[in-house]
Amino acid sequence: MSKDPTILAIDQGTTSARAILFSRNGQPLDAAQYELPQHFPDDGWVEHDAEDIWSLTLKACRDVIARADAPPVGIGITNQRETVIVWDRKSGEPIHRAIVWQDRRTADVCRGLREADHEEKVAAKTGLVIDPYFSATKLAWLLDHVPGARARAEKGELAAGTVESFLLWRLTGGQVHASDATNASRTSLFDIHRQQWDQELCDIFRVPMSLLPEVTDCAHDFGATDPALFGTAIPIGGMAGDQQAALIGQGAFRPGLVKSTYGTGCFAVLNTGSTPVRSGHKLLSTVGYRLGGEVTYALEGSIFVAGAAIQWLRDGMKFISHAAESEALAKKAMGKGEVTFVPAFTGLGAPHWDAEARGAIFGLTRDTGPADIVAAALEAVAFQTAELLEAMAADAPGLASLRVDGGMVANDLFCQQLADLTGLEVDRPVVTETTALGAAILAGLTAGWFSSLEEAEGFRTRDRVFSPAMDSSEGQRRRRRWDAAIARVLTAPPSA
Ligand SMILES: Nc1ncnc2c1ncn2[C@@H]1O[C@H](COP(=O)(O)OP(=O)(O)O)[C@@H](O)[C@H]1O
Ligand SMILES: O=P(O)(O)OC[C@H](O)CO
Repeated sequence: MSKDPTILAIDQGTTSARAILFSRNGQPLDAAQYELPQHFPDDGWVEHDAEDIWSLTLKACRDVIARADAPPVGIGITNQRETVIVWDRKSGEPIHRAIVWQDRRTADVCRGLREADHEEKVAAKTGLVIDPYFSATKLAWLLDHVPGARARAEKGELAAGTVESFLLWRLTGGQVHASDATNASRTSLFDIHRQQWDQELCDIFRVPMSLLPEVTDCAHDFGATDPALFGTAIPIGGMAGDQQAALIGQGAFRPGLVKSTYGTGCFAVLNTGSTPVRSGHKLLSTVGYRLGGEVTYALEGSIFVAGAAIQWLRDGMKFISHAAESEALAKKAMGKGEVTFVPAFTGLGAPHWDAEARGAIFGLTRDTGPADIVAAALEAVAFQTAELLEAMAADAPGLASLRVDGGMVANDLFCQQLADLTGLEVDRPVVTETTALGAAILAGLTAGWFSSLEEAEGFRTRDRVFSPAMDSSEGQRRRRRWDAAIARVLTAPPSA
């Protein structure tokens, strides 16, 4: 183990809590990971126990710190975004389980807000569409459904935030209630142009502004950990939502560079520079990162189910015992390619935004088996990425290649399908823990390891590039099959 200074990145994802120790030149030295239990209390509902989020994160950090020769000089936090927690300011106790980004329970409320013509105002200020995906309606749901919560919130007894803000509160022993601009930009309550919470949005979504954390840059002195946790106080210097952290970890610091992360969902994020681009194709305009008060904006396409489809094939269908087996099994079906799987378990995200759509499998015959369905699941994630990138290219032409990361890109077959169905070169780095790396780079900036992000550009080294190899008529034939399947699951006709 290294005696050189290190930074600990906390990556609290949808399916796990991870802690990864990084060297000064961006190399992962050690890691610990714990799977996070998922709760599905009703149709389309997804919850996490906030105490699990905390205890598993703490356990992962303690494992790594205990094995290190010296405590890390800083901590960077990155996290599943939009997921909301409300807790008591005095006791620190959550008032309910966290409502997860995938949760659709507020679909009706969102429809009502769209019908009340709030869509344009919300999009102009936040860059987002009105959808249950974002935090605001989940937060209002908690205030309305946990007995006494709204009254306690009005009295100032409660605090709210997304996962990074809850972790920061716990790590600092209840001293700091803060978030960063990337996470704030996913709530629907934050004006991405003025970089502040917005009263009109808080009124529309019925969320008291006093519940919300202070919003800062991504590289910032967030305070230090309670010495009781790790035996010493460690400064917390970096914070970003996981997809934005991956943009940094992928070294996508220039406008035009795009990365796509394949974890539970898939999130393609394009750096658009210092001016927000308003999408004409239902992509999100969001904060890429904020440093020294200067915002770098991004366009994002979000797909709710990517690796989660593989998890379902493992845990629900029992077709495989490990996600990695999907590659060998799908190869057995290659070439047949007539089964189409639309994994819209929790509705469809960009560019369709249909919260009520549900999944479907088309083209089943007597000889369809697990291999065909697994192959169709991998292909579906590639098709959905193709839809996102087409929307992105229409908003911001000139995409050259796609930098990929996340659990699914260990699958070579999937990466090749991505190249074939998007027509872009798919560029996979050696270190695919880019999310954690991004958080470490931000904490490294605060620790004075570098003076600008660009100094960390060399941290990314290429593992392999997958080039498009599919015959274009075959690609078009498959795409028509996908488009027809999507048309059949949409609950409302596509709008412009
Ligand atoms: N070899 C593989 N092929 C396909 N999917 C995989 C493979 N390995 C992992 N996955 C999927 O990747 C996801 C885990 O990726 P990860 O980046 O850890 O997710 P998250 O950050 O959302 O918790 C799981 O949903 C899993 O099914
Ligand atoms: O936990 P992940 O990696 O699936 O990412 C979740 C996203 O942040 C949701 O917006």
